[in-house]
Amino acid sequence: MSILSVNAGSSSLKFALYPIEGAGIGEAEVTGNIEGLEPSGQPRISFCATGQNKASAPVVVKPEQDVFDTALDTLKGLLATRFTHLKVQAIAHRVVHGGSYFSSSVRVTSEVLTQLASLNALAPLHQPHNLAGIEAFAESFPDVAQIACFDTAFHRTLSPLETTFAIDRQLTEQGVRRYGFHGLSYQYVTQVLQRESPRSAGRTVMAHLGNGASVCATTQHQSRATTMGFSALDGLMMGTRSGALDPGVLLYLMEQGWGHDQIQKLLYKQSGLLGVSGESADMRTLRASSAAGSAAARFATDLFAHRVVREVGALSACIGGLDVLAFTGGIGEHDAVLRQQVCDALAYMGVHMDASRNTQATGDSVVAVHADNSEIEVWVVPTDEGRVAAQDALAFL
Ligand SMILES: Nc1ncnc2c1ncn2[C@@H]1O[C@H](COP(=O)(O)OP(=O)(O)O)[C@@H](O)[C@H]1O
Ligand SMILES: CC(=O)OP(=O)(O)O
Ligand SMILES: [Mg+2]
Repeated sequence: MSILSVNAGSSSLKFALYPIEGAGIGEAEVTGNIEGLEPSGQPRISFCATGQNKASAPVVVKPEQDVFDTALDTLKGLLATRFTHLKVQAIAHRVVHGGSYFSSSVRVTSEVLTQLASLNALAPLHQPHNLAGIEAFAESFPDVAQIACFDTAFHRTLSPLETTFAIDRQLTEQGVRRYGFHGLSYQYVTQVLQRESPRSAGRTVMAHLGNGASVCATTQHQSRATTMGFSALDGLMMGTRSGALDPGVLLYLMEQGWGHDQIQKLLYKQSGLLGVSGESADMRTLRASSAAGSAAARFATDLFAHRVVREVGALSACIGGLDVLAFTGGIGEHDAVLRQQVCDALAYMGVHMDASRNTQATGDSVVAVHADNSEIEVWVVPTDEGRVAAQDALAFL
């Protein structure tokens, strides 16, 4: 018997099958990723089953079809043809927004789906895909429990000083507040650090840098501050999202005649690395392009690093300093240049990277990359949101 986890991010659909072993879950028997689902991306599926070679192939999207729907169909097709021997007992779905409704995982019913759908507008790149995934799998596996596991849940320990926006309190009472995201990833990285680094119980800052990107500060392994807010737009610059932006810019655009849809598209799909470089949302493409001489690609990656430095400083201030810094997410795990840039800029705080340890960290395993004389520990932790979701789902069985 196994648990399937489904993680629809803004640029990818990740999945894994974990065997149930007694009261826990074992090593994943199948892991896979359909990536390149972001605007301008090139969809591609790769997956690997225990004892087999990794398989990879392009995913063809018909002009009239939505890229995420195609990814879901591809995943369902794969499960129905290749892994029928693995009996699925529960499906754990990453759902980015639990709003004020849920501060822990929940078994999905039609009432829960209605509540979650009311949050679609707060996370348009994620929530509709997350819910489409639940509906698709509920149809294919009608007798299997569907469990929603929330990005927002890890941040339930944020204090009102962190969650409250300085606006009319009536809006705050309506739920217009900071929720925070990437919680399954932060939960996983926290578990790893708890095991690997005794100092991580102190002042820890984790940077989840993927197509979506955020920073989270913890003490005693609990979330104390984070950069994403009411929606997954706030904070860092991302693949195609702006991150924090002076709200005056939005007023200006509205005065210029921009409508809601145009502004939404700008902020979610045409900004970030893609908007600033004018080339790509993918850090790998931008690294290659800047090596080939593109000043625009170089500037976009420099700006990305600068924004990380800015937020790590701000969040460290919120928890009274820094003991442990951790990088995760597609960029955080794989891009040694970005990590070096960020750590060089944080040298004033006592962060010192070991350049060779850093370049050897390629996202395959948990590695400490700080120099022996560094006051602050620096870790690279490959995240596993699917495992946290599957662990949660097990509790419902
Ligand atoms: N080897 C690499 N070097 C630099 N960046 C990488 C590398 N591999 C992946 N990335 C970056 O990671 C991003 C995807 O991160 P991920 O966390 O998987 O995204 P999602 O937000 O969809 O969950 C890609 O857009 C790419 O920019
Ligand atoms: C919340 C969010 O931005 O998630 P992802 O990075 O998976 O797109
Ligand atoms: Mg992700």
